[in-house]
Amino acid sequence: MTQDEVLAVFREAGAILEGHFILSSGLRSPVFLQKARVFMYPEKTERLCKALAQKIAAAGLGKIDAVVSPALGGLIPGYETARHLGVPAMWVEREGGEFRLRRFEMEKGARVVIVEDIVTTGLSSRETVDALKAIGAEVLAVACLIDRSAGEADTSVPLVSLTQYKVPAYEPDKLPPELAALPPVKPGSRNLA
Ligand SMILES: O=P(O)(O)OC[C@H]1O[C@H](OP(=O)(O)OP(=O)(O)O)[C@H](O)[C@@H]1O
Ligand SMILES: O=C(O)c1cc(=O)[nH]c(=O)[nH]1
Ligand SMILES: [Mg+2]
Repeated sequence: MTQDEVLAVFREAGAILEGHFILSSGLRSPVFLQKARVFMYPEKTERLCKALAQKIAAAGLGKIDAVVSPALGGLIPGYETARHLGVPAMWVEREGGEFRLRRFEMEKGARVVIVEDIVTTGLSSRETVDALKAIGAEVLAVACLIDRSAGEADTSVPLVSLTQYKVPAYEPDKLPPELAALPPVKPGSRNLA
């Protein structure tokens, strides 16, 4: 899918929000891709994730044993992408703030692809890589629907993105005045009690 086609799916779902957003990394942005509004629609999710699975399959990663996604945002695209790859889907979730594969067993040396919804700084992806390496998995790549960094994020393993969409993000003490004038909201689940 082209960038225009992917963004059209997000736009049709009303998933491209404008305002003042606190991102998972703590950065601030005037644009938020509310992926949950896309994942409401199975046929839109299927279209995106089928295309992502095709990109993963074409990336020359060799045998893939499983997809693992970081909760919460990665759950639905991880499941749907795994369905098209024909492999099991698992997830890591936070326990005391750290991602852990709490509900599943994984064999040592299992060859895993991480599926994320959105990558901004790559922090959540790196946390997921670390959680999986700590239990002996071999992490082949991170895959995501939209890379907001346009290739600049550090995911610590290769990144396969369905598309890139460069969106501004600012340190909280370096906000442009028009952003600082708006009340900030934090849509994601990091640090939620
Ligand atoms: O590349 P990063 O800078 O880490 O940002 C991207 C992450 O932010 C969002 O998750 P968030 O922690 O907001 O929670 P969610 O998965 O529940 O949406 C998104 O789902 C990615 O996991
Ligand atoms: O960086 C993030 O936290 C983030 C950005 C975005 O556009 N959408 C999202 O779900 N998370
Ligand atoms: Mg997330």
